[in-house]
Amino acid sequence: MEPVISVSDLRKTYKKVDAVKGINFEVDEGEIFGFLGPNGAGKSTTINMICTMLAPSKGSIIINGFDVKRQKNRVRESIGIIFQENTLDGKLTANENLMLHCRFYQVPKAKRQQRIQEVLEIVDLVDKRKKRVETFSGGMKRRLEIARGLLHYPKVLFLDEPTVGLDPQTRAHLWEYILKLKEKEGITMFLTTHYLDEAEISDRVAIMDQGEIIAIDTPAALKDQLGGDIIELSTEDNQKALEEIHDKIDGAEVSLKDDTIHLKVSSSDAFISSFIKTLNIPITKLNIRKPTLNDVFLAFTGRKIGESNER
Ligand SMILES: Nc1ncnc2c1ncn2[C@@H]1O[C@H](COP(=O)(O)OP(=O)(O)OP(=O)(O)O)[C@@H](O)[C@H]1O
Repeated sequence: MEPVISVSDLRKTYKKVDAVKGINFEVDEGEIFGFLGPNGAGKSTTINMICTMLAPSKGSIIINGFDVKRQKNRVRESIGIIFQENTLDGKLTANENLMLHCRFYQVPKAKRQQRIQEVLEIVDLVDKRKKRVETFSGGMKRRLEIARGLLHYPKVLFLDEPTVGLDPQTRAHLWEYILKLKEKEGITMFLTTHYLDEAEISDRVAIMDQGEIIAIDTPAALKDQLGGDIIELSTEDNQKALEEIHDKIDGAEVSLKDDTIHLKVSSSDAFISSFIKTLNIPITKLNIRKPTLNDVFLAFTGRKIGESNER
């Protein structure tokens, strides 16, 4: 099967900045593809090039078989984009907003009402069809934007921080809709988010840093690469504890971040009892867990997500 998105040797150089340094990746049909990276990594530049909004300095991008450089309009017709900012017209009703978009994308007149009904059903807003958008909650607006992004039957939907600014419950609901979309319509989704627990929903994740893709795999495989367990502890004197760990304890990767010592070990079962006996500084907090995508991100980029990478 041909990939839905195929990016080869893609580069973008702004005057002095190599924002994207020759990246290669493919996205398969029906995949949820998570695109992560610290601030300034080059994500927006990459997405803007894929969505035809920015010309690459070099390289090629093929979407749904169309070349982004030579077939801009065909590419645009086959993708949907949900931006971070609300771009709905509050004075218009949900139906009117969607109708505008139908006209813009030349959805055939005879099909418009039926298609609007279909997309409103997907996001559970059928009964709000005639209500003005300015009366909607943040979550409803985001759902309506997703509905609008779907109107012209796009094969790929770009979701840029789709849940930013929403409360946890609304965020959870929105993910249900996104998963429903994947199942019912088989749409490929290209997703950016700063919430790494949400990125777990992705079939595959790419991590970008300093203009390069530094990791790309399923969330499970990326976490497996880290292996073992993570022990987090605080002590009465973390600096002293760190020195003791360095002097006396083998078989752990150690780091200190935000008043917590992190130990990466191959198996906490074998490690923990001798560790506690060996350490002379009293422990005030202890937690043992499996790696998460946050740990993957930290291991690959050296930063927590949201921390800057500006040069
Ligand atoms: N129009 C521009 N002119 C010059 N430099 C730019 C321009 N746009 C982005 N850059 C630089 O290119 C690099 C990549 O920026 P980009 O916005 O793609 O990163 P990002 O990963 O999307 O970051 P964020 O998560 O903060 O949105 C940064 O160093 C940025 O300062």
